[in-house]
Amino acid sequence: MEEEEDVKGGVATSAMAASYNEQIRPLLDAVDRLRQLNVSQEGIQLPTIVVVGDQSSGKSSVLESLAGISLPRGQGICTRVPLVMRLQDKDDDAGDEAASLHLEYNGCVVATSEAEVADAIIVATREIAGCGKGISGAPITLVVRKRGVPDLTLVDLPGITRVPVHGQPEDIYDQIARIIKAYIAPSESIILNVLSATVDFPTCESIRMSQQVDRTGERTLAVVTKSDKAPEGLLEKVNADDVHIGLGYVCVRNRIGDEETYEAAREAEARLFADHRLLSKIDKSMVGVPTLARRLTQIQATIIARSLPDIVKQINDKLKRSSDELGQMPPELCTVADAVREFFHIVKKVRASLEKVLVRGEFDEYPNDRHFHGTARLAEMIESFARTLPAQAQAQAPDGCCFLEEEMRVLEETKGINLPNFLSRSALHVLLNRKVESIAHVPHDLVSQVWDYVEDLVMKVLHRHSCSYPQVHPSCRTAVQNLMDKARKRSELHVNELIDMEMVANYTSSPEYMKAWTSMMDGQSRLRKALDDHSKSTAVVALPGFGGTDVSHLRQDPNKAMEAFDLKARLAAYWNSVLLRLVDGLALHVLYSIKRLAEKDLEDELAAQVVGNNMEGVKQMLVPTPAAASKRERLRKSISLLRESRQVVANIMDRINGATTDHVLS
Ligand SMILES: Nc1nc2c(ncn2[C@@H]2O[C@H](COP(=O)(O)OP(=O)(O)OP(=O)(O)O)[C@@H](O)[C@H]2O)c(=O)[nH]1
Repeated sequence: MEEEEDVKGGVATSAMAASYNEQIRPLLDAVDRLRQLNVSQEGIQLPTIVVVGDQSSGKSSVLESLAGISLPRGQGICTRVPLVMRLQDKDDDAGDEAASLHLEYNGCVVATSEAEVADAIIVATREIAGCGKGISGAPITLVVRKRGVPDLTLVDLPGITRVPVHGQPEDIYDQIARIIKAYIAPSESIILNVLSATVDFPTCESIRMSQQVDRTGERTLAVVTKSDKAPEGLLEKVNADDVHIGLGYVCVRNRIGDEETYEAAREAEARLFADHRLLSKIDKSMVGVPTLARRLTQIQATIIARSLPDIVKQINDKLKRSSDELGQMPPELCTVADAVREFFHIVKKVRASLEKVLVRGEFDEYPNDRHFHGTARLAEMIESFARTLPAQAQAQAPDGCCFLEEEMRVLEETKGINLPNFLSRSALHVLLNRKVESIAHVPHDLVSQVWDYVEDLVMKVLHRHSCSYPQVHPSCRTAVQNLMDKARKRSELHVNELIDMEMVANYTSSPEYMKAWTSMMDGQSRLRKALDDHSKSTAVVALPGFGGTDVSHLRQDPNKAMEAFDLKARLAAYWNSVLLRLVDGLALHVLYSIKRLAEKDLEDELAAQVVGNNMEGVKQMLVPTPAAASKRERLRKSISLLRESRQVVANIMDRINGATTDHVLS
């Protein structure tokens, strides 16, 4: 029976059979080794028993009772940094009774003794968190190898206080809460909530905090300290379980003051719970430090065994991710030849991507980014150009001019000494040039829009493929800018030439011209009739190609009006050919120029900029950037740590599988 347990022979030895210890310890050692390796920095959480409690609730006293050693104790904040306490039963060193203790912090190991450990922790705390009352999240590890202690690893955390004591920063609560949450939030953590019997449990900050991460309390165990100070109503309090503690309560009486030995304290505790009028009524499975030690070792064995398979999986996943990431990093370049090879490899990838997005219209590399769907965006620009061009010419027609007025004015100014029915070529020329000039800026706008877009796209694709070598980005940018300057210049010349050609010569082989002119001239007889009919003051006539038009103002000179109508019809029919030629010609020019840029010009320009100039550009690639160097270093460290961790876990899994540990793991 548990109540008959012998507490005289040490803290908890009698609670645990030696064989049980032998099987738990390797598991615990493996987890402690992983903790030492700091696998949590890789995001892998370890099963941990975390001691939380309000300030001065008795956390350190509980740990002292479990370890049988003195820790810094007192009123006000004592524990200012996380203390990872690894207790190891020294039953293997038969005959050697002396305990061995050491501290690990800030990367160093400091040997200490039972008598000096409290002072050593104070010194270590000062080193980490300063001499004042500030706190820090950097942990101290205390390893205690001592006969009779339970094999346990617990983390003691600073006590929670709402009100900063003198000398503490104003945000002390937030600082402590942050540290505590980081330890208790992972589902692998068991929360050992230390509650003083002297307080109302629901008012404890530590209860509030643990309930935030463990609402049902399934991973919370409560230790009620100072049972000797407030025995009244304690039985009712733990039975009522107002604060939902899933793993149950253990009431203890710690060592009081400095006058008692730990053995004497255990005896006094046993007497207290056996003889006290009220405390003796509490179930024996819920009282005493030996009970607490046994419960903790059982819980610890269970959570470690339960977590190990997941830890193995997490280590393997993380190892794969880190190895893949390292594998995806660009190769380390040692010689100029390496750098040249790598550079042309990048250029090849850039060219392939640009051919896809700008020439062939394949968007597998950027399925969801419309900006990179180059052929579609270029088609939109050309379509908009084809719409804008005729609209622009329309908008440029002289204001306030009546039908045929402009044509008649031009005919007047270009008249010569000719036969009356000869249409003036120069009149057509003047009107056509006016129209062409009025739209000349539209093709210029188009090519400038196209090259702005292409430049942006080329830079982005280039950056993407050369992101590992930001040191060559300036040379690449210069190359792209040079290339774009040349492309813009070529397009400008091309547009100027197209416009000039339209201004100096008029020709079309399109049968549409004659068709359109003939159709418009069908209206000529209607116009003549309207002009000759003086019976009405207005004369609105429907003319094919020009719509319903009032022509009454033309009655003064009907012959000139007929000549002007012919001129207007020719110009309108021919203008369609001009527009078509400009749109098609420019579209072909754009497509041709972009294809040439993607397939040849970019490569030539990049090679000239980066490889030329005495290889200055590629030589820069040999010097790794600080970001790449530190990433490579970080990944290598991570991989080596994870490999070591995997080995640690593999060893223990082999032992578990090989040994008859089923009862421990169940
Ligand atoms: N009578 C009695 N006093 C106790 C008991 N447990 C702790 N104390 C006293 O309560 C005070 C606070 O105990 P600590 O163990 O320092 O409390 P803590 O929670 O670790 O304190 P901080 O880490 O500073 O928040 C000390 O004076 C202890 O001696 C107990 O079971 N009975």
